Amino acid sequence: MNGEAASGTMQAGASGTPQVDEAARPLAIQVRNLDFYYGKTRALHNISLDFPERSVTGMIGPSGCGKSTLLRILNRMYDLYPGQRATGEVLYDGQNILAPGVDLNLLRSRIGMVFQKPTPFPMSIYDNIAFGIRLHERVSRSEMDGRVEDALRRVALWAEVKDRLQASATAMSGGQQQRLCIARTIATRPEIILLDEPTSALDPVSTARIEELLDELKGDFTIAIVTHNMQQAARCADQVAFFYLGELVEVDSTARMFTTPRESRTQDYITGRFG
Ligand SMILES: Nc1ncnc2c1ncn2[C@@H]1O[C@H](COP(=O)(O)OP(=O)(O)OP(=O)(O)O)[C@@H](O)[C@H]1O
Repeated sequence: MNGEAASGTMQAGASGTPQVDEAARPLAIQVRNLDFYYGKTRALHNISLDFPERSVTGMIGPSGCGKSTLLRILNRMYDLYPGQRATGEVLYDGQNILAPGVDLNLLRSRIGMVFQKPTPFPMSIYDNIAFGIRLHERVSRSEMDGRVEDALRRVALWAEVKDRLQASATAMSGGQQQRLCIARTIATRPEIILLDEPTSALDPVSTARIEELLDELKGDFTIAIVTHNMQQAARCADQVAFFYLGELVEVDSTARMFTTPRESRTQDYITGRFG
């Protein structure tokens, strides 16, 4: 977006497979010297973190370390709660989104969010997708049909639901509901998708489908995912950030993070010594 880095370069990984060098990608979001407070309690301490474009950033760390807090800052979700406050900068599209005067509806249509528990609206499958599009755009019925189909195809749900688009979304399985929530998010064509433990309520088969989906979606979207599951971070993420007690301990490519972390706290966490 801001073109700070040159476009992605390819280099050979340890296995000889070409890997994209995350450090060389343009940046979708830059977090700079970010502090966050719940009332008087400081939950994040001086976080600086880059989110490279069209790649997956995994955020890991023990419970309460601030992963979800950071995710909720990235689309100003915390603004919905009085007493919560962020200082520092989150640069997106050349703008500090923490500054006053930011159009939050627009921001949240550019930076979408998927939660831990699937949260379909109590309406039809079709309307779940159409709802967000109608909020931001005027589209004809036939265009809407196409957008709904497109979103459902992207999450590999189309074949399963095309004959029951008017059925209630709440009657779908948990895994289907979560894919619907991802479809709903991408239907408004955001640039960034934030996912807060999106598979923790799902069975292994549904989890695998979501992980495959993320791999496909990162061709078009920048993805940030909070996960407790180290294998998931290793499978899905291009870079991984490890948080501890509200601090960012280290961030690195996934391969380096899981083989040669620089910090002993990271090593202890990923080898299961705590957390
Ligand atoms: N609404 C809130 N009010 C006050 N403190 C909060 C609130 N939400 C979170 N916190 C505190 O902020 C810190 C970070 O919480 P956060 O939920 O971001 O952690 P997390 O790493 O996502 O944890 P988990 O993995 O358990 O979801 C914790 O100390 C938590 O107790």
